[in-house]
Amino acid sequence: MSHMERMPRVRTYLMCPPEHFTVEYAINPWMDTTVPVDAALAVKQWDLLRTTLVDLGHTVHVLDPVAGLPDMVYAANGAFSVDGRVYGARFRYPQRAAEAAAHRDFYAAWNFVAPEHVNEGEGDFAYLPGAYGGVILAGHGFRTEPAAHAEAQEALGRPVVSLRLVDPAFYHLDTALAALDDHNITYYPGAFSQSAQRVLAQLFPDAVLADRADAEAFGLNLVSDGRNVILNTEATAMAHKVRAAGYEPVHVELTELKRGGGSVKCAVAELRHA
Ligand SMILES: CN(C)C(=N)NCCC[C@H](N)C(=O)O
Repeated sequence: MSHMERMPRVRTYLMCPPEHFTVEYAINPWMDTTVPVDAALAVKQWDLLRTTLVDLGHTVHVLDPVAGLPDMVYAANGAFSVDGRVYGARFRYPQRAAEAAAHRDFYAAWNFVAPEHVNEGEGDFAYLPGAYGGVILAGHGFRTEPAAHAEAQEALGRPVVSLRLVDPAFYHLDTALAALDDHNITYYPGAFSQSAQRVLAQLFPDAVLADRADAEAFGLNLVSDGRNVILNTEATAMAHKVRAAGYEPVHVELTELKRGGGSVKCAVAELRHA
């Protein structure tokens, strides 16, 4: 299959090192408190992800980790920004609640909207600037409340397409769907309700479809700059799929972060300035 050359767009990201990473509570089906985490390996793998993004030409800001907040490494969950406006997070579980304030402080110079409704930032929101004039895809069912979708639309002034997640293994939108570039997505249909599947098929007829094995390998929990698709080393089949669609897969090993129920995308928030 031949494709026009995919052009990367330079991005700005926010990450938080897993200096205090542990699995000491279980709030998703991937977390097993009986299996110890290798914290030093987690930091090493995280840093390789950071340098991979920098080496591709992107800017990565680093948020100071806070002791006692072991999930803070999943920086994507702390807020959602579009064109200089930020919709803050409000976490579902008390164990993560204090992360929201650390993110809010980071966005002091931005136009920040504090949320009333539970939502977990880019865990459940994705933005496609080139589709339908700029559209937000939003997940609900496990973490983010549907009311937060309407709140995000008011805060960010972009249409929000609400999608119901139905499989607890894929509890955030970003475990089951990712933007590959400004226009197109990849997703695992089985993670969504029948109606949400119809909506996605209607809006994105050229989407790259993934299967359950891809999603279980966290292959959809990827970060793409429009050309380079960064995904974890376990996601080999997904790498073939994105390559066949004309993108360049870039693998990073993130075995430790999977123990907390996340991978590449969870660890990287995109900062979308105006
Ligand atoms: C891809 N995913 C799911 C994320 N965006 N975030 C990971 C959050 C993991 C954390 N232990 C939790 O359960 O909240």
